[in-house]
Amino acid sequence: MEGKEKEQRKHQQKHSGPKAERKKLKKQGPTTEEDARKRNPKAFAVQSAVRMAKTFHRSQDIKTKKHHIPLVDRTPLEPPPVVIVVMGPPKVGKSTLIRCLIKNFTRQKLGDIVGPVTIVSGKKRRLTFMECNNDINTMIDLAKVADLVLMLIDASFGFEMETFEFLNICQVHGFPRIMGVLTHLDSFKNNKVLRKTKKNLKHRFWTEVYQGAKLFYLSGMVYGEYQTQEVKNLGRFISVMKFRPLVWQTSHPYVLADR
Ligand SMILES: Nc1nc2c(ncn2[C@@H]2O[C@H](COP(=O)(O)OP(=O)(O)OP(=O)(O)O)[C@@H](O)[C@H]2O)c(=O)[nH]1
Repeated sequence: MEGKEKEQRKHQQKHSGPKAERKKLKKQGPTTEEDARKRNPKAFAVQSAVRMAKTFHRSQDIKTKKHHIPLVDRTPLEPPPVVIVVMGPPKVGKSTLIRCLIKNFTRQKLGDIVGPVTIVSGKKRRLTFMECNNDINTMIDLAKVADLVLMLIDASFGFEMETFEFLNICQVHGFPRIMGVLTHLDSFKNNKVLRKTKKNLKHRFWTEVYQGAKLFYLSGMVYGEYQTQEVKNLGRFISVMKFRPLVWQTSHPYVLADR
């Protein structure tokens, strides 16, 4: 036994099995990114912190926007018509727009518009169109009763004093929904100028009303009427639009007398 050391068993390298396979792969060289992704997906979930933050903020914004404080809806089963006030400076096309919208809903042509016109736009909705001229008393009265204001803007001229006046009045009385409609877009011959004007007016409108306020474009007339498709789109938008009960209106009872 002396002098004789016990011979150690030599290390046997594995040739098969998962460990051997892993080693073989290691010897082959560095693994591709694809493998790493599969192995540890969480480590690769965020590629850009900035983009991640942006996505997060956006989804939060959308969520908050959807979140409404519940309001008691006291409208009766058969709701009164939605009052739509068409407002704008003289000769901007108010009567023409009302006429086109009436024709779109009823297939009837109306000559002169004298006073408010009520039409049926759906199973449960009636619409009353009212024209608002540039008298300050009319503006104040209509701002209080309006559910929706169609604010007509002559694109070839831009915003006028009356528009701002009316916006200010709306912000004090009533707070109706406000939608812009650009007319006289056919007076632009140059496409580039047209696009630029549209963009400028849109941004000005957004700063005055709110960011992202709806703005419609009526790009010209055919036989003294606005283009059917554009009027149809506008009409459709109005007839499916949801109206939240306006706090100001529910807390200030009013009677709207039709002439
Ligand atoms: N070229 C062009 N003409 C338009 C457009 N919109 C309206 N007009 C014309 O402008 C004129 C005035 O239109 P109205 O609808 O009477 O305007 P209004 O705002 O009701 O006018 P007042 O009631 O007098 O304030 C009409 O002759 C229309 O043909 C438009 O987009 N392009």
